[in-house]
Amino acid sequence: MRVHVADHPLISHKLSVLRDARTDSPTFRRLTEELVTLLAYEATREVSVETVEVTTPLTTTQGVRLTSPGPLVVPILRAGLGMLEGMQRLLPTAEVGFLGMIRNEETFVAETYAERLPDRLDGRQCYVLDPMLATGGTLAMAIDFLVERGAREITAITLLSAPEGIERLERDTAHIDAPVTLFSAGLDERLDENGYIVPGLGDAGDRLYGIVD
Ligand SMILES: O=P(O)(O)OC[C@H]1O[C@H](OP(=O)(O)OP(=O)(O)O)[C@H](O)[C@@H]1O
Ligand SMILES: O=c1cc[nH]c(=O)[nH]1
Ligand SMILES: [Mg+2]
Repeated sequence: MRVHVADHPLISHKLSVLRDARTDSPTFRRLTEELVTLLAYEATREVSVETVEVTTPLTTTQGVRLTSPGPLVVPILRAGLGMLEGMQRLLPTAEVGFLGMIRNEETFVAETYAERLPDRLDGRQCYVLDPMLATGGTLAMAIDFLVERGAREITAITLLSAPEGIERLERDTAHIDAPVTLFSAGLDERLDENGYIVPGLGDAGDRLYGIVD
């Protein structure tokens, strides 16, 4: 697995505001979108394109367009939904599939409660969105799901990643044929005893959408 951690002052600045416990939900949602758009620029560097002829007002020239079938964007509900708009800003024509997953807060085992994806993903590049890579259980399960359906290449985009989660993903994806790449806005120190990323930003889903239980 290739791992890229962003190194850009604007990303660090936005991430610092996101971490701040006083940042309210509307601001948190806006900053999440902005951060994803910045990350998506790098994360789509290898998006598949093909050559096309373009007629300008002066002449014809060679341009490129996204190949078909195009990339599939997969936000992991709930918190990943907050990243969708920022991704669509750069990839407006991409199809979107959904995975609803929740981590059991005692065992840290992820459970899938909703799935709306194409049956087959052969040849598709997939961009998985989830702001938090903590133990890695959720993303590992999501990646497995996409690989089983034939995804050709998987790029995960996160805001914060813990070293424990990266290690887990590296282990769990080692046997996979499809290349897996992780882009994260920040790499944090560790997980605490509750499986939360430290220093982190708290529960991303709650900060985006409020506390439901
Ligand atoms: O790496 P892991 O240890 O699996 O933890 C990370 C997962 O936990 C959070 O989701 P949560 O289960 O809180 O669901 P939510 O998005 O509905 O809040 C987060 O958005 C990730 O999906
Ligand atoms: O720090 C964490 C860990 C898991 N899920 C979150 O939303 N935050
Ligand atoms: Mg949550």
